[in-house]
Amino acid sequence: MAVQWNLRFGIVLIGDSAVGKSSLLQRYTEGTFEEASLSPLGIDFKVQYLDFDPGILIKLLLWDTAGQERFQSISKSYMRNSVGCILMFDISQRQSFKNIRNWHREVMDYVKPFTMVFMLVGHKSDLLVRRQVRRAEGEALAKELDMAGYVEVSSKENVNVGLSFESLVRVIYKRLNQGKIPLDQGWQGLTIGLPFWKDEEIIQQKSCA
Ligand SMILES: Nc1nc2c(ncn2[C@@H]2O[C@H](COP(=O)(O)OP(=O)(O)OP(=O)(O)O)[C@@H](O)[C@H]2O)c(=O)[nH]1
Repeated sequence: MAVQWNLRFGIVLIGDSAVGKSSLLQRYTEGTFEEASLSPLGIDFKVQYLDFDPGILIKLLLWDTAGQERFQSISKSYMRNSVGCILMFDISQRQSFKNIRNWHREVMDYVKPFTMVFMLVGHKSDLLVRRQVRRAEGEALAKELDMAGYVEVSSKENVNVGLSFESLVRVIYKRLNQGKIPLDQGWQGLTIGLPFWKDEEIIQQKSCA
C-alpha cells in the first residue's frame, strides 16, 4: 500500500564533481559508505520518509546530480522540481568552495520564480589535516547568501549526516507555515498530500501526484 504522506519536498544535491554528493545520499538513505562510488549518469534519486512533528509525515524526493559539466543541463531540470538544495563543497578542496557562489547563482537563476531554500554543507570533515576551508568561512558564506545554515559533515565517519537534511527540512517547513513558500499548481518542488493542521487552519491538498 502506498505510504500516506502529508508533505512531499524535492531536495536536490548540488556541487562540484567528487565533493561526495552520492556518498552523502547513500549514507543518509542506506546507512552505508563506499570508498569508490559510481557517478550517476546525469541524475539519480532516492526516497526517504521523515516522521516530523507529531502526525506529519514528510516524503523526501532526493535528487543526486552529477557535478560534471556535461551533465549540467540534466541537473537543471531537477532544480525546478525541488524546494530545497544541499549545496556541497569538500573542505579539503578550496576550489570546490570557491565554486559555491557560481552554483548558487546558477540555481537561483534557474528556479525563478520558484523558491529554493539552501543548506551549505562542508563535506569530508574527517579530512581535518587536509582542511583548506575554515569553518568560519563556511558560516560566513551561508549567512551572506541567506542560506538556511552551514553544517560540516562526514559521510565516511557518519557525522552530521541526518542533521544536514533535517535542518533544511525544518526551515522549509517553517517557511511553509509562515506562508513564505508560494504553492503553484503543477510545481513539483513542494506538494501537499494528506491535509494537516497548521495553527487554526487546515491546509488542504493543492495537488497530489
Ligand atoms: N574522506 C572522505 N571521503 C569521502 C567522503 N564522502 C565521499 N568521499 C569520497 O569522495 C569521492 C567522491 O565521492 P562521490 O560521492 O562519488 O562524489 P560526487 O559528488 O557524487 O561526484 P560526482 O558524481 O562526480 O558529481 C569518493 O572516493 C568517496 O569515497 C567523506 O565524508 N570523507
